[in-house]
Amino acid sequence: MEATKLHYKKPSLQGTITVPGDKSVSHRSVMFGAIAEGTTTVEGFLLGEDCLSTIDCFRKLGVQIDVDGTNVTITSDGIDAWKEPIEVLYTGNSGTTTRLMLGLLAGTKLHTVMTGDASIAKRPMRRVADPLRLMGAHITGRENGQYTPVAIQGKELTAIDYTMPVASAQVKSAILLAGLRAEGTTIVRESEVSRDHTERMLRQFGAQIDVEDGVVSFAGGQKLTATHVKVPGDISSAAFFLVAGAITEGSHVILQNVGMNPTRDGIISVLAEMGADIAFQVDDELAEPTAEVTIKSSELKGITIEGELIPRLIDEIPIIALLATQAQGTTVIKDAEELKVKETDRITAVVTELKKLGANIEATEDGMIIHGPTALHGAALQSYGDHRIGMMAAIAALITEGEVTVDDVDCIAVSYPTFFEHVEALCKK
Ligand SMILES: O=C(O)C1=C[C@@H](OP(=O)(O)O)[C@@H](O)[C@H](O)C1
Ligand SMILES: C=C(OP(=O)(O)O)C(=O)O
Repeated sequence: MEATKLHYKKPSLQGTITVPGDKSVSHRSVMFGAIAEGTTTVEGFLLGEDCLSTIDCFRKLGVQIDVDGTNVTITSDGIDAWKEPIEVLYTGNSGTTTRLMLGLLAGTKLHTVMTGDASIAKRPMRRVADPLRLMGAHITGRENGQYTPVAIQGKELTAIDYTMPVASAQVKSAILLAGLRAEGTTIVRESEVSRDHTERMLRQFGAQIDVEDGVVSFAGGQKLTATHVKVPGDISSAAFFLVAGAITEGSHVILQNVGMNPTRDGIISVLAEMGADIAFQVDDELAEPTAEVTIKSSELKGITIEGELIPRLIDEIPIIALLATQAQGTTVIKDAEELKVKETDRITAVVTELKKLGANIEATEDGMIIHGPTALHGAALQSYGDHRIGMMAAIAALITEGEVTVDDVDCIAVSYPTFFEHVEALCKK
């Protein structure tokens, strides 16, 4: 693949963009629509490759899914009507699809096999397979179910009371989705709260689920009722332009329809604490809150990012690292070892690539330390096939003196297919 040249000559960003649909909510809308009997309609669906993988898997299970722009209709006769697929379910680059489907398929009557791309083949699945096995699931895969391809023979399941060893919404959601089919009440205990889209959407589809002090309780055997889902814009996508607006001189950017779920809004807290000029008003009326967010460039200062904040911004750490290179003083990111098991090892990838641009950054066991501000220069960067590293590289190119090249930017379509259109729209004004 030929590297893409990015030479923006330090623009100031001006204008308004509407952030595309949230990836986590889009995946779940298809899954819940496939479980519920009847027709579920989804508005604002993300047409990213990961969500298209989810649609493809459910079509192979015999669920009817129609896509008309960002409107998606899912028509299902319920989970018991899913068909045993003759083909392997291909989950592409999507950890969310693979892990949540493990939970869903564990309690069906079906035999299924799932596999994904080279990155998925390296991502740990035992974190999901182990609790599911405690519920009675039959899952096999490479290294005792740790790696894809995985095979699932559906079984009758029993509820468990599970204390989460890592803060992971994928693990929590897989257990809850299996819990839907299990005998008894499933309990998941979190010491740090991870994104709660599954809990919110279960309620939206008419289920009863209790959440108190990090303990989620969910009685099995509940029926879901088909409904209409309005997908908020993805704050993880918005984050790239929030940071771009904050670090490019003279910028004034408005982002519409930004999802502001309190379990996802860590980037807003970080920008505010660093001294960014940011303003918004949250609309709380819907299942998922949203806001129009305005950001202007300003002086920034280094901070420490750790603890319960980490799950609220886990996917934003690559772009936060770039932000920190432009802040006065030291930024320390701790408690983020989960970054090592994302699409690539994001601690190594971020530190290696930002160093090539001249950043003063070092890796630690559970994060990174960045000293700023540093003027960045051009370099030949790698995305490692990881959409978030690719977008971090492209936003960095907005402030570098000299050209940045990136080996593979096509991977950005995993979560943000219109990313470069939005870069251009904001640079043009
Ligand atoms: O549940 C979800 O939709 C997601 C949960 C997070 O992963 P973990 O559960 O592994 O933390 C996040 O990084 C991923 O992009 C999406
Ligand atoms: C980690 C991510 O997604 P997934 O786990 O679904 O591949 C991401 O989008 O940054």
